[in-house]
Amino acid sequence: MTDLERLALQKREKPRLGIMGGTFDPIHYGHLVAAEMARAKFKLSKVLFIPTGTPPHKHRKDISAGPMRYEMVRRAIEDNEFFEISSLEIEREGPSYTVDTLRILHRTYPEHELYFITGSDALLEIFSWREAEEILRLIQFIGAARPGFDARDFFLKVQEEHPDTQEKIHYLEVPALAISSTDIRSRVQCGEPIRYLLPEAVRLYLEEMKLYVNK
Ligand SMILES: Nc1ncnc2c1ncn2[C@@H]1O[C@H](COP(=O)(O)OP(=O)(O)OP(=O)(O)O)[C@@H](O)[C@H]1O
Ligand SMILES: O=C(O)c1ccc[n+]([C@@H]2O[C@H](COP(=O)([O-])O)[C@@H](O)[C@H]2O)c1
Repeated sequence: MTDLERLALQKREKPRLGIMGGTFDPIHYGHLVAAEMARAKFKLSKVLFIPTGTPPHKHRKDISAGPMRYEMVRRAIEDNEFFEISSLEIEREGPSYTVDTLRILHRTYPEHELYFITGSDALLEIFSWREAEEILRLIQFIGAARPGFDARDFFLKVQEEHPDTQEKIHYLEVPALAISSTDIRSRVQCGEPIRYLLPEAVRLYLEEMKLYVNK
């Protein structure tokens, strides 16, 4: 048990677990900044990074193999004592529906409150996720600012159309980083620099494995 968890239990509050789900092909500083700011602001005792096995809403045919995306996440987070990784979705067959993952985490962490961290682009889509209502029963969402995706209209829509879920969806201002995995992949293809967009250990790994070259 971590110090934060012990403190929460002493105060009879539920400790909070952050969940950062993503394709992470590759993981970059946009993901890491969102997770770290959410951890601090929402007093999360830890953040569990869960690379998807088969992302439900992404239809690219050339998504890198799960174990490689897992390894990149593992390398990216190893210096943060509050970050952990889970292979739950990588090991599961079929599309990685969040609701299935949350049911498992709910059983694994019965004493925790669960917070799912997304960027504002993913937040705009959550009502289209499988069993969205059940998801919102199980967890709260933290939507981190992402350049190009304004979440204000989304919150107005939630207020009007899903007022019962309002308190379970939070907006988080973060130093917004215009970094995406798509841009990193296309930079690699074009031979453009990617240094400082992602942790160096991840850059060296994708170079060694020749990821994103000639795709
Ligand atoms: N720069 C960023 N700032 C804030 N959140 C981000 C950022 N990049 C990704 N996220 C969030 O991290 C989660 C996982 O994102 P994902 O792995 O799909 O990365 P991506 O950069 O959006 O990938 P791609 O470009 O391949 O679509 C999503 O909730 C997404 O909104
Ligand atoms: O469960 C769903 O229907 C669902 C639909 C789209 C995305 N998600 C989850 O949202 C997270 C971010 O997804 P992505 O595609 O932006 O990497 C990741 O954990 C996905 O499994 C989940």
